[in-house]
Amino acid sequence: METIYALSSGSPPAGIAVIRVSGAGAGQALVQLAGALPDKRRASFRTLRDAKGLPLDEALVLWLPGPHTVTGEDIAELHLHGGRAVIAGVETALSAMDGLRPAQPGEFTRRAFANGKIDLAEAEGLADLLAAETELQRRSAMAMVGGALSGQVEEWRGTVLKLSALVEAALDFSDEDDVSELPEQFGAQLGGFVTELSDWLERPRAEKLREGFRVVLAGPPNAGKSTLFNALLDDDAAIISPTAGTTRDVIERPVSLSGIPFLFVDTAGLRLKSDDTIEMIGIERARRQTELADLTLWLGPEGEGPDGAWEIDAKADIDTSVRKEAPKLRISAETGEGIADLRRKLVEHAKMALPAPGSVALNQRQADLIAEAHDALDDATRLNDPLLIGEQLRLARRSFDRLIGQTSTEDMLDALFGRFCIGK
Ligand SMILES: Nc1nc2c(ncn2[C@@H]2O[C@H](COP(=O)(O)OP(=O)(O)OP(=O)(O)O)[C@@H](O)[C@H]2O)c(=O)[nH]1
Ligand SMILES: [K+]
Ligand SMILES: [Mg+2]
Repeated sequence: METIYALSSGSPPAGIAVIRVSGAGAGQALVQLAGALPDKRRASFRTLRDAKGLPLDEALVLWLPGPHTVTGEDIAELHLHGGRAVIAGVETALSAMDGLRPAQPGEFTRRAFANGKIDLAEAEGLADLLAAETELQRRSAMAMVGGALSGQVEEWRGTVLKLSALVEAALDFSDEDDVSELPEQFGAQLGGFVTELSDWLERPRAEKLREGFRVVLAGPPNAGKSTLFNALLDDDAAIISPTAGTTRDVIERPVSLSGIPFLFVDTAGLRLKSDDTIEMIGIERARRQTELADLTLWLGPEGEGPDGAWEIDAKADIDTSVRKEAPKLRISAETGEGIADLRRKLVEHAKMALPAPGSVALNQRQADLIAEAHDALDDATRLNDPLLIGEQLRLARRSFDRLIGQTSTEDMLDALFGRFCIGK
């Protein structure tokens, strides 16, 4: 396998830049740059030189022989001064060496997976961890990287094996004319297993965590949607004006409130008729948004918003005499009244719909495979023939194997590791 290298730290210029080299040629590359192999697993200060012997940089270098490394291969790490020309110089020197080439996105992690250092669920967690922008996303990804799901899947595989052993035993003891019998506890164990899997499938999903809890602001023109949108974001994201029909397109902004990922969506005012075709398109888009919403904040007449919407009296500083009886959340973006309270309520509400802090959230791929295993086992509960039950157990086992990547396809791996940046 070729030896790969890449800048693994952030974009230059920066205080330091870390170039990682992984593969059988890493040691030789280090010898060529630094003159000799330094002590293993210790930071050493060296002058790096190009093929002509001219100095490239003074660097801290690490020599990490495999297989006890993150990729499972020999690794050299070069901690350089983080200037563009320094990095370019070292990269040029590396590229000139035999058998070395730049790494593709996620290739270090892919090698870690190929060498059994991490399983597929852990690699997916790592991708999520690198993408995490909120505390809740980070904690969930950490659980996945730490093997929380992998451990659970191991346990499930163990349960399948135990059940399979009972089936095998029943088959062994049956003679040809006799109907083989499964022990009494088999049905209960299988039933409990099916319930456990369906509980897992009910949990909030990773995609929701990644996209954020979607809050759509909707209502008639000039209700104050954009003003509230800006107030919630604490940013002048949307244009506000006294003219009805100011907002025409859908405006989406991600934001973290108390560590919870939200996606706030401002929409065009909903009115039944407009002579303006562009505005009408905006209104249609706004309607669709309320269907996609996890929660709609309805800034319109009572009872006219979509089901489950929170009704908001958005200009609580005016007209209070008319609307004070309305059971609405009283908000005024003008005076700030009720904004902090609304934020708090939103956070409490979203927490219920998102994965609990530090808990594992299944992504679509993982959920699909658990659903497959669930269905196979659920079918088994309705069967009597141990041979057929054994077959269903095998199907479930295969789904669990695929979940942690014991069997995986190249396409799937390309898609996963392509999510990583270069150098990871
Ligand atoms: N007094 C008062 N005025 C408000 C408040 N919120 C918004 N307004 C005013 O109401 C007018 C309309 O506000 P927008 O936020 O543009 O309303 P909108 O619902 O986004 O309007 P469209 O995008 O046109 O549908 C503006 O002149 C705002 O200054 C409020 O809490 N109090
Ligand atoms: K307006
Ligand atoms: Mg608006």
